[in-house]
Amino acid sequence: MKAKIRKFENSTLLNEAFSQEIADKLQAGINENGSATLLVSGGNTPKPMFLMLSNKDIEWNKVNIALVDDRWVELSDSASNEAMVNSALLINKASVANFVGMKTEHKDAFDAQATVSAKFDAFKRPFDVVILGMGEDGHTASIFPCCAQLDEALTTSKDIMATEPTTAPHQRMTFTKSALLNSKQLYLHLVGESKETVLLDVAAGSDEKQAPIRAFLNQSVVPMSVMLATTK
Ligand SMILES: O=C(O)[C@H](O)[C@@H](O)[C@H](O)[C@H](O)COP(=O)(O)O
Repeated sequence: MKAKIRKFENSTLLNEAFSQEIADKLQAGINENGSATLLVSGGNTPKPMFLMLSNKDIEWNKVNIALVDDRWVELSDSASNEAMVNSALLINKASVANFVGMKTEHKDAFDAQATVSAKFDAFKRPFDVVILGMGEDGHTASIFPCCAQLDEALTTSKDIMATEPTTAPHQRMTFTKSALLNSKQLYLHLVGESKETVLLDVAAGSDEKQAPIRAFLNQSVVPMSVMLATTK
């Protein structure tokens, strides 16, 4: 595994250091290019870190934010990552950031791919900061091991595509491997003993199709840190 593991005593210490580091990188991107881009993951792990990040004193009005993936559900659905970002990150000082969500009016995610992709045309590449999560099956973003679109998500040069996992609910929209690797800094945010166990398992092998997170952990094009805490 080429990524660097940074293990913290507990998740509060992790989130304090992590939120400060992200804020510093975003402000450095703004100082250099006039704006910065942050891609975040959904799920449960990021919420407490988002709260800390939302209070950081940076030029949030010059920050573009997107999700690395979302479930194809209405914003009123508790599974919506966009709704979670609205309530957990786009608050406090970060409320003036420019967030672009994935969900459109299209009923079927596969019909929306081109429209969603165009929404991110204005986001400068490389992205300044990309934060990934990992499921216990080794998936990341919405690139799932058991999914008909897996090969395409790992090989396409398109930035965005729809996926339909067989092991998790909902159609999804996700940034692809090549899009996520077009970044200056990658992070994997992991909290809990079970996540550490999966990480060690994943680190012991090399098949990206079995555990898509390996596509990021095993590359050396973009620096990657695993921010890990086993206790809350
Ligand atoms: O939409 C999603 O489901 C995510 O973006 C996904 O890739 C997530 O990061 C992992 O499943 C970890 O989720 P938890 O943080 O809830 O364990």
